[in-house]
Amino acid sequence: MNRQSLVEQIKKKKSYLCVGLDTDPDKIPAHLKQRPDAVLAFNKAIIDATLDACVSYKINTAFYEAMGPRGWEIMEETVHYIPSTHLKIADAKRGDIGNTSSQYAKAFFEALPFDAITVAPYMGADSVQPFLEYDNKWTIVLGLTSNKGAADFELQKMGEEYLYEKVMKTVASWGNPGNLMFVVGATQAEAFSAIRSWLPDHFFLVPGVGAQGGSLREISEKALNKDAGLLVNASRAIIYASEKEDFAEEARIIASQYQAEMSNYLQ
Ligand SMILES: O=c1ccn([C@@H]2O[C@H](COP(=O)(O)O)[C@@H](O)[C@H]2O)c(=O)[nH]1
Repeated sequence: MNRQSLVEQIKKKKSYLCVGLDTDPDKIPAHLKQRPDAVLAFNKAIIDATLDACVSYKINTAFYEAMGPRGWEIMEETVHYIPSTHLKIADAKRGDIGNTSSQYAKAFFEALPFDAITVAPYMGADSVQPFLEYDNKWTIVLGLTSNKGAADFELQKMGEEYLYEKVMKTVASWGNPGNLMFVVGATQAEAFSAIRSWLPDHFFLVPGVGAQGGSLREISEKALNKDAGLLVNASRAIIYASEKEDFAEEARIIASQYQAEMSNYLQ
């Protein structure tokens, strides 16, 4: 999915919500748990229920890799189930020497039909470049992450700049706002205005609202741009809104609440 189609979807839906499919088999409602296809059935029900409220789904590959070979199949079946109107993100956080990154890119962009993949940039240009070579695919590079450990490296100063700042500015010169996004955590709201000032056009994938407590209002006020420029992810707050048979309906309600709030900020 290219930038124009993504922006059209955001404007049509009045939403920049990305639903995170971090599906943990232990958290699936009891009535589904006994089924052999429990995780897939859960994902399909969540997708059906939230489709109208969001523009993207983020599949965190760790949850599927942890299930063994069947998990990889479930991930494949899930990504095929998501309609082409929605940006499909593999949250895989890959990145390695060039020829290995090429294989990761092939795995997620060719063997699997993802539109985007998250990439860790710390091995440098040759580790990121293979992902950027694909037309109409997105490389989403970790910038300033939402976790506590962001303080260990990303928020260390290198001279006048934070490490994350140097990384994001350097990586920005390897791609363009049509094929490159950055992860910026909602829990780092105080950094958003500065980041937007030096990256006015890029999309940011923003995890950290919902279960991690980040403020949708604050990041929206600081970083929306003319194309929205934000994809805000919520995983647990939506998919585990209820532990009971009404889980999909409750997921729809929470996703719709995010959409309603976003539509106000998009005015
Ligand atoms: O900095 C980051 C980068 C990635 N994530 C991922 O986003 C979701 C957040 O899930 P919630 O349940 O909404 O907290 C999850 O897949 C993380 O691995 C992040 O949180 N922060």
